[in-house]
Amino acid sequence: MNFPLPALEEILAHSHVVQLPMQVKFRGVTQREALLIEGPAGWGEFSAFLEYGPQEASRWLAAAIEAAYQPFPQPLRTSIPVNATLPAVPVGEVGRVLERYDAPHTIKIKVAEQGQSVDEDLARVAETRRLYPQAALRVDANMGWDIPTAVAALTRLSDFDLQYAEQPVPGITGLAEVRARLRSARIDLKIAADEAVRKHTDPLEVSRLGAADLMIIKAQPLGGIQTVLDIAAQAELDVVVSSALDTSVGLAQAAALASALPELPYACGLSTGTLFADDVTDEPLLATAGYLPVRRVKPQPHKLAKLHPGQEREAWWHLRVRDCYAQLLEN
Ligand SMILES: O=C(O)CCC(=O)C1=CC=C[C@@H](O)[C@@H]1C(=O)O
Ligand SMILES: [Mg+2]
Repeated sequence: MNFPLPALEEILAHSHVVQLPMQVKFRGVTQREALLIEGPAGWGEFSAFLEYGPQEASRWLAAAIEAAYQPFPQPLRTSIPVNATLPAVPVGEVGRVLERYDAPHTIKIKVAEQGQSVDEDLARVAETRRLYPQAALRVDANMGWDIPTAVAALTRLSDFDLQYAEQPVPGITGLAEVRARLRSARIDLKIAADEAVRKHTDPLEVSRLGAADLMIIKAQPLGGIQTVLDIAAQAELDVVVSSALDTSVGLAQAAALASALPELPYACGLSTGTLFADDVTDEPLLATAGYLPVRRVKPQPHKLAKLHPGQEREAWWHLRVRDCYAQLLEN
């Protein structure tokens, strides 16, 4: 943490647990839970995925505390170009899901979902290309392939003129290997590192080893705006800001991060508010024609009341905050 940690009891006393229903299942999630913290600077979001342990989740808590207690950095831009995100839906649902986004110029398509085939991925990407011939397309495999499958799948998918492929296989050396094999087969497709950045003890190792062409950076999973701005400044690769499937409160922090980066060469993955069926405010942070406004978000009391998941879930989150706070004190 690059600022003093507020007292644990103060954080808990100003926190609200919410559970948001999703429109479309995303990474297996249909109900997204978050603990929101109201602080002197505004609201922060702590929404580490439920299965994450205290070590990993503590970085998300640091980000939430930063958003609640520190001002956002000076913005260099007032709106952020964003991509639409298409979950790994069956081909017949592609049009219906993408219709929810207002005139997207860039679309990220999930591929390599467990239980699905490369043919299904190909059909999903082909349908997206058919419906949006002018859009920039990228895919995200979330480490779902092994190296030979990734090389074969990406060779076929590269026919659709992709901007890049995000984390086709696990690990840093895995990414480097896929990238090298594609290059030697003269397949011109950029590789982006996501999990190899946010789940690694050293987020800059990908860059140092030249294992990818791009780095995905996320405000919550990497510990907050200042930490991520430092990482981006040291990285020798282009960076792409993406969401952590946050409510509008977390999206506001991610947009503030994107607004403060000196260079923003790629659309950011911050249109995920569209995947939710409800949000913490009547004015959720949603994109218009592929641009997201940069602004703070204040949850509304009637939304906090409506989206409260009950005492048991609240107690679970409070315990989690205690565990993660203890980690932050140790680090
Ligand atoms: O980048 C985007 O378009 C949307 C965000 C997104 O894809 C993700 C959000 C949250 C969890 C991750 O599994 C996932 C990702 O892998 O980038
Ligand atoms: Mg990803």
